[in-house]
Amino acid sequence: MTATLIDGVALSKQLRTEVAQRAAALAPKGIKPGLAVILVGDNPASQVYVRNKVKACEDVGFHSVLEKYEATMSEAELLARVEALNNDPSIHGILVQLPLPDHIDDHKVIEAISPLKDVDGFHVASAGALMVGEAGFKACTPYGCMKMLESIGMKDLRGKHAVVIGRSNIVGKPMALMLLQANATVTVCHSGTADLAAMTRQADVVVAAVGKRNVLTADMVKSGAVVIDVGMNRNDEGKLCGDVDFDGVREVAGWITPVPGGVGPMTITMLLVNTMESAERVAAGR
Ligand SMILES: Nc1nc(=O)c2c([nH]1)NC[C@@H]1CN(c3ccc(C(=O)N[C@@H](CCC(=O)O)C(=O)O)cc3)C=[N+]21
Repeated sequence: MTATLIDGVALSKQLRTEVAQRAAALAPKGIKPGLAVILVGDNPASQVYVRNKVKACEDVGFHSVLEKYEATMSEAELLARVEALNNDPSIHGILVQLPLPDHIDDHKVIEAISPLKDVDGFHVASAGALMVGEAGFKACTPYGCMKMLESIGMKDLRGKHAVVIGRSNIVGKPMALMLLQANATVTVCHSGTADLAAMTRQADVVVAAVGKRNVLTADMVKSGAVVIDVGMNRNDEGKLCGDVDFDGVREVAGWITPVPGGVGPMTITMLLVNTMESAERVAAGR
C-alpha cells in the first residue's frame, strides 16, 4: 500500500480563496482585515516565516504591518508596541514571532496581546476557551491539522484512536484537545512514554509534533492509518524534513502529509482564517 498525500498547498489554496472572498465582502463596510506581525532580532528562519506570512496577507487582500526591531529592544518597549496595536482599529490580529530574545519573557508578551486579537491562539484565555469548548482563537498549527483531517472526510473522529506525539503548549496540547472535541479517543505521548511504538501501532490517526527526525517509522504505524507530520527539521543535506520517516511510513499508512507542503502552509492559512474571523466580529459589532 502507498499512502495518499494530504496536500497542504492545494488545501491552503482552496481555503485562502474562501478567505479572499470573505475579505472582499467586508470592503463595502469599510473594513479590511489587518494583521500585525512583530519580529524582534534577526533569526534567519524567523525572517523567512515572517515574510511568508506578510505575503500570504497581501494575496488575500488583507492589510498587513510588519514591525521589525533590533534584538536589543527592551521588554517594556515591546509591551508598549503590543498595547498600541491592541488599540489600533485597523489591526484585527497580532502575532509576535517566537522565539523572542532571552531577556524578554515570552509569556508576559503573549498575555499582553488582547484575546480579541490573539490570532496565534497562544493567550491563556484562548487556551482556556479551547479547554472548555468555548469560542476563542484556535492555535493555527493544530487547527490546520484538523482541517486536513476534515478534507479527507474525518471531521468526526468517533470510534477513532488518535495518538499525539508531543505535549507542547503550541501544538501537542491544543492538538489533543481539538481531537477530543472531534470525538476521538486521544492518547498523548511524550519523552516519558514507556513504549511509544506500542501506542502508535494502535492509532487510526498519528500526529507527530516533537521536532526530531524519524520519531515515527514504518514499524510503528498501523496499516491504513492517517499520519500528520508537524515536524520542521533539517536533514544532513540541509533539506527540510519532518518528524516522520516519510519514505518508510508512506508504504504503510493510508494517508500522509508531506514536509514541506503539508502542515506548514496550513499554519499560515489558519492564521489568515483567524484574522478574518476577528475582522468579521468587528464588522458585526460583536
Ligand atoms: N508567534 C508565532 N506564531 C507562529 O505560527 C510561528 C512562530 N511564532 N514562530 C515560528 C513558527 C514556525 N512557523 C511556520 C509556519 C509555516 C511554515 C511553512 O509554511 N513552511 C513551508 C516551507 C518553508 C520553507 O521552505 O522553509 C512548508 O512546510 O511547506 C513554517 C513554519 C510558524 N511559527
